[in-house]
Amino acid sequence: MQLISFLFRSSRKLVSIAILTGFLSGASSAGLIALISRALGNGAVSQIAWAFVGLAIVSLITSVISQMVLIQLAQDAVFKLRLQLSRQILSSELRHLEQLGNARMMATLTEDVQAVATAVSSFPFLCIDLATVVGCFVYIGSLSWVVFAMVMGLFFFAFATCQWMLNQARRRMVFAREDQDVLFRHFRSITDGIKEMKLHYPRRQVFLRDELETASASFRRHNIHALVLFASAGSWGKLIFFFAIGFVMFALPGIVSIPPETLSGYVLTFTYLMLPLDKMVLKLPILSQASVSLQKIDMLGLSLKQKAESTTIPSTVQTWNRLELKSVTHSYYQSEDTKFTLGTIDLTLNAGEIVFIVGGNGSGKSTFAKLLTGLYAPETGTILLDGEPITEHNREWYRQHFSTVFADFYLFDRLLGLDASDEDAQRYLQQLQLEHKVQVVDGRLSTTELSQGQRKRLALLTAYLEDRPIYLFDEWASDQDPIFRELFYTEFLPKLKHRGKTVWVISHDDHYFQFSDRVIKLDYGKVEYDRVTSEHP
Ligand SMILES: Nc1ncnc2c1ncn2[C@@H]1O[C@H](COP(=O)(O)OP(=O)(O)OP(=O)(O)O)[C@@H](O)[C@H]1O
Repeated sequence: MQLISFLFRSSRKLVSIAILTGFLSGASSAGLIALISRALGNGAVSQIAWAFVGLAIVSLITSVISQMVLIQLAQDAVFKLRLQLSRQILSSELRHLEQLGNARMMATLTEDVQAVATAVSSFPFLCIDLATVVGCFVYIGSLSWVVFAMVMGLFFFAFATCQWMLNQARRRMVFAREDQDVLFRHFRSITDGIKEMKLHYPRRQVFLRDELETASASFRRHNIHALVLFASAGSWGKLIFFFAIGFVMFALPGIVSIPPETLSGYVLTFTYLMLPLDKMVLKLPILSQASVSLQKIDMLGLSLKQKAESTTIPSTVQTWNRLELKSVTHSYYQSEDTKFTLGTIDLTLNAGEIVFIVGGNGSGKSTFAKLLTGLYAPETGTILLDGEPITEHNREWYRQHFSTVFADFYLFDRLLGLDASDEDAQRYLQQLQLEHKVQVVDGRLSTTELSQGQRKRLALLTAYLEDRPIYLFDEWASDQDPIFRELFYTEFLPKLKHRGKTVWVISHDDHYFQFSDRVIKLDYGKVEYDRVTSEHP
């Protein structure tokens, strides 16, 4: 049902057409069986032959139409789902995404979407099979309503008794899906922690045995249980079905008088029914997995929607003079022991300043940077840009004032969304002494496979090309050699200031503090001091 409503969301009209033609095709197939059975029973073969040809053509054409429409629809729906989820992730609050975790999002974007894609691509065949089954039942009903009532009774008995097993199987599928989130976390440990694993044999062994193997075994166990239950449900259903055939063939003629041609009609129809029923049973796990995945997708979508930010197209970025933080706080809630609160912070930052933000590890500098750049919304208090409070309605616009290189920056291999020519980029590459390593052609970087220090210089190139009023660097110089570090503090920063830019630098390099206009020191989330630098060059 969830799958149908998922497809309906894509296009009600097309789904209705596809289901209708699918049913027509299935009904025609059932009609063919009725004709064959009648042809076996009486002599008007030539008339029946024409009807047979007609029905075969209808069955074929409607089947092709149904499949074509549904394949297109299903792929459209999955395409939309992928884009919608990606958009929702990109427009959700950063803090919320951090709490959800990458593994959870990756599992949904890859595994869940794929499970839905697999199920929806089998949907056209399911419709045709279902229609064939219904058509066959109708034919049985046309032969004798007593037999029809009996078959339906058995059918509902089989369904009711299978329901328990199907519910149990579905529960196991839900558990298996939870295991998948854990597995994705472990896969991340493998890719991100490969060096640490390779260098430490005992760590690798413990990780493989206690973490990966345990999660994989749990995933395997739940999947086996689910699939065995599905198979048992299928076999139980088949057993009842065989019982129905046996009853009709051997017991029923003794109870009521049935002409031999009607009896052969039943047997033929029942035998024909086996194929679509078998195929439907085989699809049960796929459908169940898709419904679990759709639930996961909906849950993620809902949680992302609740924390969605307004993404109004940003108006042009203005020149600014004053940025005020009034009673701003931000807390991380993990547990009472590890709770960290930044603030309360009251500060005014001015345009054109070079401000160094300093403090020990864990003092809150990066958190402060995320608040300043609008990546985190203050928990309490307000940020005002030239007197205008930054709220959820203008935070997207506010963020467009910043070019940043965070400590955990990401390097795109294309100059995405930048209004800069290859020549501009090449000029900056020369300044950053990377022109022999990297070329920019059609806005694409020839490589990003560089040393960490060189990668940071490439991130700086992107920040330069963004050309925004405020620059924020989170420990940019920490990976640079002494010469480049010196260049950064003594040339790059003053040049930016000279171009009218504001520069905020998170730094531990205290012997370069003289190149700042102001130093703000944080300690345990509080501003310890906020000093205008006296020795300004
Ligand atoms: N994503 C997060 N979830 C929960 N707690 C966090 C998160 N990021 C940081 N913290 C907590 O907030 C505190 C401040 O972290 P923050 O990264 O702002 O410090 P920092 O001054 O930049 O440190 P460093 O100099 O080591 O980079 C830390 O004690 C940390 O435990």
